[in-house]
Amino acid sequence: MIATIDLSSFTDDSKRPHDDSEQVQAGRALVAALHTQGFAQVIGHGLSQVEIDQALNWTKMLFDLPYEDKMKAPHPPGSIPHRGYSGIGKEKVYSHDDVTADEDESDVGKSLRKISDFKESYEIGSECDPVQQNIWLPEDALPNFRSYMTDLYIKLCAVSKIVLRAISIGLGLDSTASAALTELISDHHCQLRLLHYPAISKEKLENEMIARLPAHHDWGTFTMLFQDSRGGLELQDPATQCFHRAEPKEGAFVINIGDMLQRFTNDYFISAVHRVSLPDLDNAPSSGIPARYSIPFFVCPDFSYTVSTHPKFISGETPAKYDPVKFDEYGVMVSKYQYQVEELP
Ligand SMILES: O=C(O)CCC(=O)C(=O)O
Ligand SMILES: [Fe+2]
Repeated sequence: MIATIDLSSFTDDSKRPHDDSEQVQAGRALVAALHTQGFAQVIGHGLSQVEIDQALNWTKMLFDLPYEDKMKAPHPPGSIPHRGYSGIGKEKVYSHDDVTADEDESDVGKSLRKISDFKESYEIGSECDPVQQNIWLPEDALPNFRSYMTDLYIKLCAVSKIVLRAISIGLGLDSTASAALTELISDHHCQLRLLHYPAISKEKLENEMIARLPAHHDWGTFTMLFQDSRGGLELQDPATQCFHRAEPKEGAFVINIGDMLQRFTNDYFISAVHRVSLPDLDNAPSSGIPARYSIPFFVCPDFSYTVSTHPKFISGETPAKYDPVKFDEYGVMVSKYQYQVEELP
């Protein structure tokens, strides 16, 4: 069961002046869901279903382009810059379960599971990111794509700040703690990712080792995930270890906690394990598995920001678990374990 939280008391102009008690109630409900499960469905966040559909349509238009066109904006080899287009099977995400206990850590990047993720992706950041520059298609390959996505990035940053405000109010943070929390969002270092999981025929499913996206957790502050009407995202309840399917919901995104907010809160919020799975062969429809589109927006601090646990979350009963960590160093460390983008041909 995934909680649904309505943030319209933060966004709906018709409710102005906002009723503080409604905001406190919504903030507390969000915090309760993030504390017990690490994820929730969020509605009333300021983006309408029409706007979400528009973003998913642009995503489809991008991936409908011929491969040669998409390869005019190729993701460079390696993990930085994390920008541009990666073709099917270029990225493998693997969870710690894929890494056997006796393996030498330094070799972990070479010991990837043999299964590639059957998806293609396109990574976009801020146009003002001082570290990573966007890699765009030529304008004539998909006119207005660049300006639409640049605008979407800015809108999603604004939504993420509303979510953070709701979290701050729900936690009852004072202004100093709230300011520290705000540092976990950088306008210039979030990541907008467009994803396409192509349709899979039953025959392919029978004969090949393929996956969509194995269980993993994200390493930013939190992730806002928009998915199409087919759904497919599953999130693990930390108490029961069971995966719950996030049913597509009108006007909703799924929020999942990332490692930075887990560390800031000393595990009060847990970084949520999630995956996109394929049905068992026996349960697959004879027509195969339809295509799926999704748009995760990874909310992150600045590259060079050092994330520390806030003292509010440290006590005799809950001693500090984490050393401060620089976000870029953490990203390099985790990406070695979780993601590998193969060298492009
Ligand atoms: O496609 C999805 O629903 C999930 C994507 C995701 O978890 C990721 O890219 O980290
Ligand atoms: Fe993820």
